[in-house]
Amino acid sequence: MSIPSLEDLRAVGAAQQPTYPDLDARDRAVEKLRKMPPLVFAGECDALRDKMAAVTRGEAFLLQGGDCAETFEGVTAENVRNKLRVLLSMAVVLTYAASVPVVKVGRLAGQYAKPRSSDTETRDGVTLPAYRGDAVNGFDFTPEARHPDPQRLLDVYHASSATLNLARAFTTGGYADLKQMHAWNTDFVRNSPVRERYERIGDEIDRALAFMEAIGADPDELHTVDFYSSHEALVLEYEHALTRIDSRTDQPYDVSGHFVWIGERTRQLDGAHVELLSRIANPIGVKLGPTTTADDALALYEKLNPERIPGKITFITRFGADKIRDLLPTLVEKVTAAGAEVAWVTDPMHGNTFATDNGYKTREFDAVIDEVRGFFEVHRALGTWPGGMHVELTGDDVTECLGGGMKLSAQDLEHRYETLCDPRLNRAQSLELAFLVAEMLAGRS
Ligand SMILES: O=C[C@H](O)[C@H](O)COP(=O)(O)O
Ligand SMILES: C=C(OP(=O)(O)O)C(=O)O
Repeated sequence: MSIPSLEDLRAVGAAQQPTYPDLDARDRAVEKLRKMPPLVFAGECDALRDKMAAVTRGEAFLLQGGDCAETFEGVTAENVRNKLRVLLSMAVVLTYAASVPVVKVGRLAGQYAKPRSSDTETRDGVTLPAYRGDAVNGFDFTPEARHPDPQRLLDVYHASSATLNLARAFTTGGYADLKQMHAWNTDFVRNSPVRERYERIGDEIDRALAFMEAIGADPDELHTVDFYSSHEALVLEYEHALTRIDSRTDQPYDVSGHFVWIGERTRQLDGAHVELLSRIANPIGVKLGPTTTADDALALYEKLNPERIPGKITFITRFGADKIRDLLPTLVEKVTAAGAEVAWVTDPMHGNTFATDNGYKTREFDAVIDEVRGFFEVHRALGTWPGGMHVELTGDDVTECLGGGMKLSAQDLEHRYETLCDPRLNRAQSLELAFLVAEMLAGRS
């Protein structure tokens, strides 16, 4: 497989790209990026692809989550640790309560570019370019900040590198040890509705660990976890500069992250994103919204995985709670009947967004749960495997989504509304989601 040139890709046409005013500065940034070492290794991408093949076969469950939009300011040890601990906690709940291996993938170390509904934003009669993520421009509503700056692509590289370094240290250096499970959440479980359930699982795991220690069993899996990075492959300059030929296999890999996905707004079959990602060997996700037909999905599958490599393709459906039960069955039935083997994953966030009267973009926890429930119902009815969930969440106690055990109301949103784009589940809501999904996975609800 060869890598198309950036010029050829641009000629194909790419949606949702920044308009850089200074093309020389853009080209200089790309040239610098091309010289940077890989952020992830091709062999790690292969290992994740093998795990995704297990998800496809119904032998594992994918937990993919993290910020809607990472920020450069958010690259701190505390912030990365908080995101990891919520993902690790959720993974333990899912693994323990449903006895299913969980593949752990962060929306992290690269999730800096956002597709937007509109190119511009207007406030009090002033119109400026929309914020497209720290990879492109700044959030402040000033002409200077909103100016697309290609130097930011290099900043993305360094921020991702620092985040991955921390994630590797946390997940292999002792923090992810199962014996730490209580410690991950001591500060929050005390006043959270999920406290008791989490502590109970923690106690049961402690007893199981003590038993294993007594019989002399001490596998590495108890002390470290395999953790992978993912992001939307959106800005062509960045993803192309980090697409490299692997010396072992002679195949191109996008070494900006282990798993990259194509968004709902950039999945045009003849578009540049599909073209570039059709050349790489990484495991790939494609977001599928409610207008997706089975023919669309099959054409994407054929283009992105002509060799039918197991674990290569994940379809992430984001239909909305009110549509999933009507639209998902036909899609899954036809794709399955055509012999396309994919991992089916639900994104219960992006089809359930709305604005409150007091002006916050939000999501109802109940709608999120309802979409996941619909996803399980449809797959159970068809005999296919509900392979995982893709969720916008944070390890912090923010107030961005409504409801959940703490019953956040529209008035509560102003307390800690910190996302720069879409609303995320907070730590307690994320853990509640994990408990509910564990019950669905175990067939108890
Ligand atoms: O995260 C997804 C998209 O970037 C986001 O939903 C777009 O939001 P917008 O409709 O406010 O542009
Ligand atoms: C933009 C996103 O989702 P979608 O492409 O499904 O709208 C996202 O997950 O950040």
